[in-house]
Amino acid sequence: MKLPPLVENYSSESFAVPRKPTLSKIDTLSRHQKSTSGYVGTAGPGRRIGNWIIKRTIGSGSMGKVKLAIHTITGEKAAMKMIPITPANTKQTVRIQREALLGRVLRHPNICPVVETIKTPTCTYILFEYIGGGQLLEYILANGRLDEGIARLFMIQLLDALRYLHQNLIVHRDLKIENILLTEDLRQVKLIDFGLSNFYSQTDLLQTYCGSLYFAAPELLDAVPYTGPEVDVWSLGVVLYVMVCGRVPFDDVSVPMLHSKIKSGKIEFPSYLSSECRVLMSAMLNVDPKKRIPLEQTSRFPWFKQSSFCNYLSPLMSSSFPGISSIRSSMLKPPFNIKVLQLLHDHGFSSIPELKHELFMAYTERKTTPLVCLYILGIESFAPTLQIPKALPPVHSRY
Ligand SMILES: Nc1ncnc2c1ncn2[C@@H]1O[C@H](COP(=O)(O)OP(=O)(O)OP(=O)(O)O)[C@@H](O)[C@H]1O
Repeated sequence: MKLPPLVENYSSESFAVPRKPTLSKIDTLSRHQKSTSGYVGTAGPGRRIGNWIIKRTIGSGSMGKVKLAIHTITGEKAAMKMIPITPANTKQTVRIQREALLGRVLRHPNICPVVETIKTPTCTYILFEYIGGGQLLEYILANGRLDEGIARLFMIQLLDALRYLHQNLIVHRDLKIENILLTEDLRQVKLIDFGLSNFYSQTDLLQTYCGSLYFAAPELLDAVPYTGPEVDVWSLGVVLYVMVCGRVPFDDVSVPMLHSKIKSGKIEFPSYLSSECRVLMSAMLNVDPKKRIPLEQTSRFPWFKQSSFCNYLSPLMSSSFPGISSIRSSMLKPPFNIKVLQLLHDHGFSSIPELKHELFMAYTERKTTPLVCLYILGIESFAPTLQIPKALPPVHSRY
């Protein structure tokens, strides 16, 4: 596959002319991943679902195939996931509901939103905004590793997306290079696949291991309970390594050997990497989760200071973190918004009276719980003048 260069008008940190595709260890990325669970809907090309016409397959994952869909009236493109309703498969049901709800309420320029969810008696269809530039993985496979300047700008975008999630008590937990898509102009990255996301708290630790082994933090391999954000930091460290090296930092054909390499945390840095980049990756890929750099401190690293875009990171990172700001928490007051309560209920949450009760308790006790965050995100997403955070500068901008 031949993709155009990532940037045209790129100044001081000039992007190298795209290299020829290189065979690297990144080709082995799918080796240890879960096999497809075989759901795939049978909706063939040309079939109509609601106002959408189904076209070709554009991707696939453990949840099945993803199809391109075109809106019959607006001509808008969407990426459609089709999930048959099987009463027995509750894990999958939770995953779909979570992905549909988060895609519906999260509003961030580097997070792919859900545009519509359609339910039929047999199938749930989730339509995501179509991201036209393909997987970042494919880009790297076709063009080789990224120049550090480009990787830095993508990192700024990804850090900001994670900051937004973590502030809302959400951890992605499946952050990997395949879950990062490029926009059609190849200037922005967007995070997809929130099916494994979860809510975290400092007191109730998470236990489930999920996601891709290559990107999994070492503590997950020992089934050590974890808070949440720190596992996303590790995965983002692996993503950074893949971006600037064109291969994964830990690899082996044998799963036990791969485990021990990840747990050792020994990273081989190619000589072409800047020392600033190595320092950042070492901090993000610290095997001890307590010593691993917290997300909000990453912007202090000299590697980011090499770009004037780091100014975008500092204020974002210094805002009350984790947890929601007092302005946003003031949105939690009775009477509660019925549309948002209905949305939560439709996505697997308890009954509306129970939701009201839980929110009222949080309101009187001034507690920030995952439900409070979702409720506030829901209010923001219904707001007539939706406050979508300003997009960070696209990578072609001069700086
Ligand atoms: N919004 C989108 N725009 C364009 N392509 C998309 C979009 N969402 C998904 N795809 C394509 O479909 C592929 C699979 O999507 P996704 O990772 O969300 O599926 P999944 O079944 O949840 O996968 P996983 O195995 O990672 O859990 C992506 O890698 C991408 O190529």
